[in-house]
Amino acid sequence: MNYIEGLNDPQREAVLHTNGPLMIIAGAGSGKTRVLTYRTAHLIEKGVDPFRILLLTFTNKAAGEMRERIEKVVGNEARNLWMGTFHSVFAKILRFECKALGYTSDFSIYDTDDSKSLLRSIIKERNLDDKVYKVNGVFNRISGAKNRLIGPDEYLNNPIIQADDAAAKLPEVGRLYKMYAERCFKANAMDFDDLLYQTNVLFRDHVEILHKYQHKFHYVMVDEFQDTNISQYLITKKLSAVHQNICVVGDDAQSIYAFRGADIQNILNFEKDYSDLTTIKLEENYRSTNNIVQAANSIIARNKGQLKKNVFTNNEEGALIDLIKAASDNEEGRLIATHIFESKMANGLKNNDFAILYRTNAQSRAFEEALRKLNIKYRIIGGLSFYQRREIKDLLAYLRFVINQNDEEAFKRIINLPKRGIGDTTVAKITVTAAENGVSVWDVVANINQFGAGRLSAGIEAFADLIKSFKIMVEIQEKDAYEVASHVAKASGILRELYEDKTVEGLSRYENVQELLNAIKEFVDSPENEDKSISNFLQTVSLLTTADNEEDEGENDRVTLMTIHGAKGLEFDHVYIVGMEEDLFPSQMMLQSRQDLEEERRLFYVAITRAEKRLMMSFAESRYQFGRLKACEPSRFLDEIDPKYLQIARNIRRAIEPQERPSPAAFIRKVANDVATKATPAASLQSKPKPVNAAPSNYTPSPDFTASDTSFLEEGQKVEHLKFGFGIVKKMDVNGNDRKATVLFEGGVGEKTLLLSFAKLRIL
Ligand SMILES: Nc1ncnc2c1ncn2[C@@H]1O[C@H](COP(=O)(O)OP(=O)(O)OP(=O)(O)O)[C@@H](O)[C@H]1O
Ligand SMILES: [Mg+2]
Repeated sequence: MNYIEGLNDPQREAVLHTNGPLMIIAGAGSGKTRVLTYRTAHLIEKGVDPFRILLLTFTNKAAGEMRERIEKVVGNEARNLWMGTFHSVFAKILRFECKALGYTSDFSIYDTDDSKSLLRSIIKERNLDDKVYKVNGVFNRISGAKNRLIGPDEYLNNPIIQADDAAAKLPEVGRLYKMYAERCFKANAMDFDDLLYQTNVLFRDHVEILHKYQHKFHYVMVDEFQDTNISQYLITKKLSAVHQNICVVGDDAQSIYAFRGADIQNILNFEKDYSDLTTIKLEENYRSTNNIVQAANSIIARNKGQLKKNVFTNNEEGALIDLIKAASDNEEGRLIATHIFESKMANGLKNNDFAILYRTNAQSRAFEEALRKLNIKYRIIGGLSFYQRREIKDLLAYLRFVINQNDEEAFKRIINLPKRGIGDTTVAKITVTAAENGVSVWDVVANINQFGAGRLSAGIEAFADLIKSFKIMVEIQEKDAYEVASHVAKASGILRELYEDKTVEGLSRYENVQELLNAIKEFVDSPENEDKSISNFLQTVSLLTTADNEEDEGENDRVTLMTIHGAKGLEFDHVYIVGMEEDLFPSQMMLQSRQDLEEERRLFYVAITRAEKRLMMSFAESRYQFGRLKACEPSRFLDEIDPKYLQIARNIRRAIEPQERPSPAAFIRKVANDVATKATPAASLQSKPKPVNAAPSNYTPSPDFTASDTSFLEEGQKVEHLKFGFGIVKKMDVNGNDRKATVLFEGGVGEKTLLLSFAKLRIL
């Protein structure tokens, strides 16, 4: 494949410029990521050993996609590249090197929940008022300090920080930070921020280790450079200090993580830090239509502090941006889902061509419901992911504790799970005893009698024996991740407890644990994972970024739902930016200062520039927020788009039920009529959907209604549905995981086709 031909002049220059520092700061869609991909392929083609190339990306998924493209050019060698997010790459390096810092290589990685739970205990132990010392606030202060590379001692000794904490009436934060750091260390655990902080400490205090990696990596590349924080910047700077072959690409107009410590100064520092820097500009946008590019330019021009750049495209003019108004958040969901349905029908599009982008995860619900009603498949990226569910975290905590018995947060999660009569007081006693004696919780648990807790010992001894037996599997028998996990799930009693819980939630939790075991099996079976141990699996899981979280349910043609933050770097043919309302977007939290508002505007710029062909924006006149119905005002950002790029959406018909759908031909005629009589958006609100889903009047749900397992549902089976009442299965349609039942319901309801993964049916 001749990759050089698919590049314009400045892109080619960037790919061929392999030696010396290089910076590309260019607008969205101008091929920055493409340049990094081909530059890497080019280096390998030129004979550079892929083990010597380090490529840092925004998500692990982005790294995976780039790796696939590189593989098309250079073949299997692409597997040997060091690629991934900062967190995942440096977690890997820390596994090798952390002995120098006093950790052992099976350290745990605390997620945000673990960190906050630990902080909560410490705040309590110090008898501080948790209404003043709110966990989130304390956590953010500590995280901010770590990202600025300020350790606990320095924090306590820095008069400016101390004055700042005193002014915030939180003078104890420094001491909390110190205790928190000590407890993490004792638990042989690092939190997310530590993965970068400790890497910096490692490279600062252990020159021989730094040298090793400086000589290892001949080439260092960073995508989305505008969103690196100082801690990440220093790591890359140190690593490339010997060879000076560092290439960074980014767009200051897309810097959207300042709230997490990302620093746009890094771009300016870069020019200062590398005197022989080559800078390349990319100005042609290949992604979007001219209307979209111009609308995006008109928005970002309002920000004061931007580096000047000219973004243009040779792509077609394209459609105007549609603006859609809805009466409520639920109606917004219905209108968008219907719009997707109609676009698919009229233009023969796939679900994959569409993305719905929102400011906050909570907005997804209305869209999920509406898409389900129209039988449109979707995937949610981010949000409460699979790995954040309670039952999943429970089993993972067991596995973590088997690997690392110092892991206090894992311990707290599992000591009384399933219930073994060990209450909070006992747990507190164990942690306090451990702290007082300077030993780990495991030391106390494994020797409970020596610590004089005789009366407590029965349940605890059983727990200790259980963990010991798991340890033997891992350490002596060297079982793989799947063998260990499925044994732990059974022997711990987690599976049995969920199995015995016959509620709908219990059932789905049981299925989730099974699903986790499936995922572990897949991990073990994959030839890409040489290390099949449970600790390697745990590490992979703990490093999934929110933007990597995706529930893959087999079928791949799905509408994507995600936050704008997560969508950075991605592109879709049709994009809906929803919830364009004051206080939602821009977010109420980001209206404190001009810098904040400019960051929100950059986020808006990121959202617009994800669209290739069509862009739609919507807002609701009212929505539920914090349990109350609230009137909403359209976002100021809508006023900021030059009106010549906008059009008020054609009348979007009411959401129709699948069985009422017209034939494609009739539908296209209807759309043509609609466009001819282009209605104002307000008119689209006047036709309220008529309730076609009413239950028969003589039906009252059975008092003991619980949904059944429908995996063996057959034609002829009698069923009950909470809304439609009683019926009989007429037809089953099985298409992979997608199983549908056509049910004839009594009382004039008639036939309904139900997707079994959603429908809650009781088998009679
Ligand atoms: N020279 C080119 N010829 C054809 N297509 C191109 C060219 N350069 C880039 N593209 C295409 O344009 C789209 C945008 O490219 P890419 O994602 O690399 O841009 P980017 O600058 O990284 O965008 P973002 O700022 O959103 O991360 C991709 O679909 C890419 O394949
Ligand atoms: Mg990119």
